[in-house]
Parts: sequence; C-alpha cells; structure tokens
Amino acid sequence: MIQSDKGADPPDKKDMKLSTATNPQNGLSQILRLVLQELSLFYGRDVNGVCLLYDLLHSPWLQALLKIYDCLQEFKEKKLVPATPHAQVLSYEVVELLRETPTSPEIQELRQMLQAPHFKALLSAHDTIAQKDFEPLLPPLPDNIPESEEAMRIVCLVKNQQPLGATIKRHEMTGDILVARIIHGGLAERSGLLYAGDKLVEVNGVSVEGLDPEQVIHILAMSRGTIMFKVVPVSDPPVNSQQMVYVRAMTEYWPQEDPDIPCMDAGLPFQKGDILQIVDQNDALWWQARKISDPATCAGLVPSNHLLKRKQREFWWSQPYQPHTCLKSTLYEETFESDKEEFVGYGQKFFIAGFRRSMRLCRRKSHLSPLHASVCCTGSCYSAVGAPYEEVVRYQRRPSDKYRLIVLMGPSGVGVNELRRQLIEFNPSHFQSAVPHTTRTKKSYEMNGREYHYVSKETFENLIYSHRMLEYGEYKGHLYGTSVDAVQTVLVEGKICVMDLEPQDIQGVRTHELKPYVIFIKPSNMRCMKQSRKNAKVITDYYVDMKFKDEDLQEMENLAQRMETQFGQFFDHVIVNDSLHDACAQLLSAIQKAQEEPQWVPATWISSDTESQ
Ligand SMILES: Nc1ncnc2c1ncn2[C@@H]1O[C@H](COP(=O)(O)OP(=O)(O)OP(=O)(O)O)[C@@H](O)[C@H]1O
Repeated sequence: MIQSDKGADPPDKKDMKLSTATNPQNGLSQILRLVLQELSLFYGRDVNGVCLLYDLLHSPWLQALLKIYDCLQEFKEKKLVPATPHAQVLSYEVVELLRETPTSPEIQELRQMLQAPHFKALLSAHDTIAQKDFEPLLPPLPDNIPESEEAMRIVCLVKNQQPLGATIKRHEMTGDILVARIIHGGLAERSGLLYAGDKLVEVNGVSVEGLDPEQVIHILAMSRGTIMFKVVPVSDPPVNSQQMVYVRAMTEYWPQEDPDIPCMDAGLPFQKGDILQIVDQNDALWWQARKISDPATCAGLVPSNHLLKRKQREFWWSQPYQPHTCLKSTLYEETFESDKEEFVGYGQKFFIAGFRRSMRLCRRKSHLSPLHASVCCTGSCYSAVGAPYEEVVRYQRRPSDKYRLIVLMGPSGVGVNELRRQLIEFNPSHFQSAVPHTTRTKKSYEMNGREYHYVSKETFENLIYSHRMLEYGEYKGHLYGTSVDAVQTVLVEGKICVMDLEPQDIQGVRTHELKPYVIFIKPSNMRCMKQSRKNAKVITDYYVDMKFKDEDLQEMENLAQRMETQFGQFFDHVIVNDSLHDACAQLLSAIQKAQEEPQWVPATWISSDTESQ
C-alpha cells in the first residue's frame, strides 16, 4: 500500500508543498482563467485577433488538456512513501501512550490487545505487503544478442469456425514461407498482427523451415483453438490507401474452375450483374472483393480487370467460330402479305404510338441485314472480349432531372407489349412511348409525328450512321426505328418514356443522356404459363388470333434463358410475367424505384454528367 505523506508536514508548509497545479496562485488553469478575464474586457471591442484568441483559450479541449496537466503535476509532487515506518510508529506510539496513561481495566485490555502476537503479526504482514512492488518483473535482456538476429513477433489467434483469412506462399529464392496476402475482414486482418510479407518461422511450436506451404496449411487445419505463429515481421508492412471502387460484373467467375487462382478457397464466385466492392487492388493480378449483397463476409480473391480480360480472350479464341450471336426467335419466320390492321393499339380507348404490330418482328428479322451488321457489330453487340468489370456508382435522380428511360425486354410473346400498353393506359399523362420513324409513305388517315415520323431512306440511314437510332429494322422493304430524339421529346415533356428493345440493341441506349433502367420480362415455368396463357393470342404477321402452343411456350422459355445468360449483366430488374395483374403492379413499383431511389449506374454516366454542367 502506498499513500501520500501528508501527516509529516507542518500545517504552514502544506500549502507550499501543494502542486503548482492546485495552488490558485500558480496553477496553469488559474493563469489561463486570469488571461481569459483580461481578454473578456477587450472582447466586445474591435481589437484585432482578440476574439480568435479568446475562443481558442476558451475551447473545451484546451481546458480539458490543462486539467489533465494539473492533475499530473499534483500527482508528481505528492510524496508517496511506503506505509511501513508509519505503521511501525503508530504501533510504537500507541503502546507508549498506553504505558503513560493511568491504568484502567479497559486500557489494560487494549494494551494487551495491541501487544498480542496476532496484532503484531497483522502489522508485520501489512508492512511486508506494502513493501512489495507489484509491477510485472521483466527478465533482464541478454547481453549477448547477436546483431544479425531478426526481431520476432509472437502472434496468437483464436481460431473459430471462420478461416484465418490469410494466404501463404514460398519465396522462390530463399524457400521461406511468407504470408502472401491478408484477406480483408478476415480473422488475421482484424487482429492487426499479421501482414503480407511476414516470414513464418513456427506454427504452434513447429518450425516451418523446409516445409511446403501445403504442409503448413495442414498444420493449421489440424489446429484447434489458439494458434501461435512465430513470425519475422516484414520491414515495411503494406498500407492499403486505395479508394473503394464498386464494379458491376459483366461476366461470371467460378474460382473452383480456375486452375490459376493462388488459393481456391479464398476465391469469390460471382455472376453477371453482381455488384462487387473492390477492397484491394495492390496485386496486379488478383484483387480482393466483396459482394454488396453480402457485406458482412470477409473479402475473396477475384481476377483483376487485366487478368479477367486475358482469360476471356483465351476462352473466346478456344471456342468454335460462330458467325453471329444475336438472339432470334424461330416463332415467326414466314411473311404474310396481308393488309390487316397494322397497329395493335387500334380499336382501343385512344391511340398509342409505337405499337405497330410488326415493330418487334422487323427488328428481329433485320439483325442479319448488311446495314445492321455494319453499324451494330462494330461496337454495340456485347463481345466476348468486352470489359469484364464496369465501374459503377450510386445514382439518385434529382427531382429536377429528366426521368430515366425505361426499357422493357423479353422473349417474343412473353408480354412486353401488353405490359407497356397497360402501363401507358394506366396513366397516359405520365408514361409514353416514343414516336417511331419510317421510310414508308404516309397513309391517308395518318398524321406525321403521331403514328410515325415519315422520312426518306437517306435521312433514315444518316440517322443510323450517326448513331441517332436506338433500334431499327427493315420490314417489307421499309425501314422502321426509334431515334434518340424521339425518346428525348418524351423525356423533355417531363414524362417517363417506356420502350421495348431487342437485347442486342442495349449497348446503344446505355448513355449518360438516357440513363436507361432495363427491366427483363421473364416467362414463368411451363405449367404456370399453360394456365395463364390459356386464352392469350400470339401476335404475328401471318396468323390472326393464334393460340400459344406448347412449343411456343417452350421456345419462349429457352429464349429467355439465352437472353439472361448472354445479357443478364445489363438487367436492372427482372419481372416474372405470370399473373398479368401482379406483373403490372411490379412494373409500376420498379419504375417508381428506378426514378426515386438510388441505383447503381455506370460511373461514366455520372462523370460525363458533371462535365456537362
Ligand atoms: N401475364 C399474362 N397472362 C395472360 N396473357 C398474357 C400475359 N401477358 C401477355 N399476355 C398475352 O400474350 C400475348 C402476347 O403478348 P405481347 O404481345 O405483349 O407479347 P410480346 O412480348 O410483346 O411479344 P411480341 O413482341 O412478339 O408480340 C397477348 O395476347 C397478351 O395479351
């Protein structure tokens, strides 16, 4: 026990011995208080810098700092001495006092008690303990530490169900076992005790010298509870100062199928369209990433952009030649020269542009035309060697911004047009289609700019070559298509433009100007489709009122699968069109979210946005 030596000082000396901190004359806090008082006199006047100085000296952090300083000063100046002499003096003085005092039975009893062996033993025990120093006793440093000796670090980690979150490798030249990388969010990283580059010397007391990394991993795998590493720390631990980057996976990746991955168990599998948070790009070949859908888990290894591109290219070259990968339905292959009603929207409550019966058909048929191939295949078809990751950012449309273009996509007959029509009928002042262009001549009952924009073939082709056509096709010798300007006209009016597209046209609309939100309309399973499409009619240009056959439904399902496999990375939302009522409700809600809630969009859309402001 230690205590302050207050009792030893005469009362008049006590004040002097008080710390400068508690002495009201000398304490720093007191000095500061006086300065503040002085300053407060000038505070109201316009003296240069006084207010700033006053505020600074008055700041709570400075006050707190001074308090700590004062406390430390006070503590420093208190003479803390062991209690031993004190206790001895006390017992001696009491005994002396008792001797001098006239004896009485009570004092006699007290004297006996104080002189009793157990009381003496108690005082002696107290003094012995008071003399003890309870600070930990460190062993003396050996005098003969060789200069070449490397500093070691002992690291103990308690292994639970999760992996350690570190990978090891053997140094090519020295054969040392090194920590290759520390996985973000893993046990090793959270401990803050192991770094990439640390040299393993022992694991659980077993020397790793001469062992293969696999043997070391085996030791680790067999260990339960606490694992003790003896490591030679890396001289310069790597610092991850990189910014977090978010990317959309434009391809899929399965670590189990990749023989090149440095550690298969540490790999992160992902699918097209997954949003990944890249947490570490220090390694040129292997990045560390997390799925944003699963942020709590520790990161995993993914190939870097450069490496994945290389892998894609190698895979692409290893595939047999395919002339074109555009998707094409076999549902409609014949042509039927009839003059039947052209607009599906005809005969309804009001006319809706952009619902020409053959619009989707002509686009599908035209994808093999030389004109389309010359424009489309240069860049708009997603090629196998396209960027494997697309950097994305969170985008929240401001109320003053134009609405995002809504793109519906799906296999023939799934209900893309039906849903689009229902949406526009539900609120025609809010949702609208763009008026398409055509090279055919205007009919007597039509109006330029209502059913179509009627233009010459030359004008139409110029629009295509200048990339102002979002989609187009040839049908019965005439060109049909939707231009960027037609979509912009709807958006500028403050309405939501809803259009349908073939998947191969998707790249053309993905611009910062339109910021499209792509909704994939998917068929449900065959059993449900048979039920829900019992009374539905296939819309073709060669049969009227043809019912869906099983083959049609099967074809639809197959095509939907191919679309998802090939273009799934572009889909922002997927709706299964089983019950039309439910699908409409889901569509409305998805569109509302797209316009009002933050969404992941390509980073280039936003940076070009800022530039244009
Ligand atoms: N959920 C549904 N339940 C029942 N019938 C539906 C449903 N969705 C669409 N249909 C019907 O299926 C038929 C085909 O729909 P729609 O014309 O919209 O297909 P599409 O995807 O636009 O394909 P295409 O462009 O080839 O015509 C229409 O008769 C439509 O009313």
